[in-house]
Amino acid sequence: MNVQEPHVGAERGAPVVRIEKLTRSFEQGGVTIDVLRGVDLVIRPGEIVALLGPSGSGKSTMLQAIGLLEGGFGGHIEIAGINASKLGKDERAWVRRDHIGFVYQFHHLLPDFNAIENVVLPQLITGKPREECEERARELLGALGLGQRLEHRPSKLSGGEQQRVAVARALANRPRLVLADEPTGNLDEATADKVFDQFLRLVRGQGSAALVATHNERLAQGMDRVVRLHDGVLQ
Ligand SMILES: Nc1ncnc2c1ncn2[C@@H]1O[C@H](COP(=O)(O)OP(=O)(O)OP(=O)(O)O)[C@@H](O)[C@H]1O
Repeated sequence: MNVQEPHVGAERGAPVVRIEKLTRSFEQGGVTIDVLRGVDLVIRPGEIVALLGPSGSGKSTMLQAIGLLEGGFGGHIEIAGINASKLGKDERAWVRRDHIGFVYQFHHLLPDFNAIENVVLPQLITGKPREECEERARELLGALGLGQRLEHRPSKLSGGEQQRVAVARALANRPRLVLADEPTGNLDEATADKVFDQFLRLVRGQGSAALVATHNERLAQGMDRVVRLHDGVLQ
């Protein structure tokens, strides 16, 4: 992929996410499971939405659709005003790179790179100069209390610190949308609360929208809106 390739034109002021009649079925052992049966959702710029639902209800599947990570979905998906339903693989990758940041339950940091390098790398692929990327990484890691851990590799960081680096990486390109799948699900309660507070503060501070899948009702109540996935639709 040409890293300088311009992204597919986004529309200012458009909803950050608009999905309509989103469907997804899986075939397993000759049985078809209709996981998403017509999900509608609009997320406005800067809005932080909690996605709740029982285990297996399709929260991760929904995030994969909105994150343009997988094919096989029915319905309409629009990200920042871009109709993503019909985009090819490369164009989907550009939309992701330019508009979406991801945080997962497990940090998925690159083990051979230190904290600052893990936050610099996703910025470099947008074509920004290295010094600018490093300054942004320092700013984010400092705000997350990791100013003294910049040179540490992931294996030398605690679970909470690793997850904070993952948060910094997701926010590094100031995405319009942050998708988080149980972002603190792997941490003890006190650490989870702290990391989640920092995550929310930074997301709000830079005006990104977010969709956060969680089982934690308490965390959900700290967000702007709660939607619940049940029987394949949002309630
Ligand atoms: N690639 C796949 N092939 C077959 N079935 C799948 C696949 N991915 C997901 N599923 C099924 O889709 C359903 C929804 O899974 P998903 O991981 O989206 O749920 P979830 O709400 O995120 O669950 P949890 O809260 O436990 O993480 C599950 O029944 C799962 O087995």
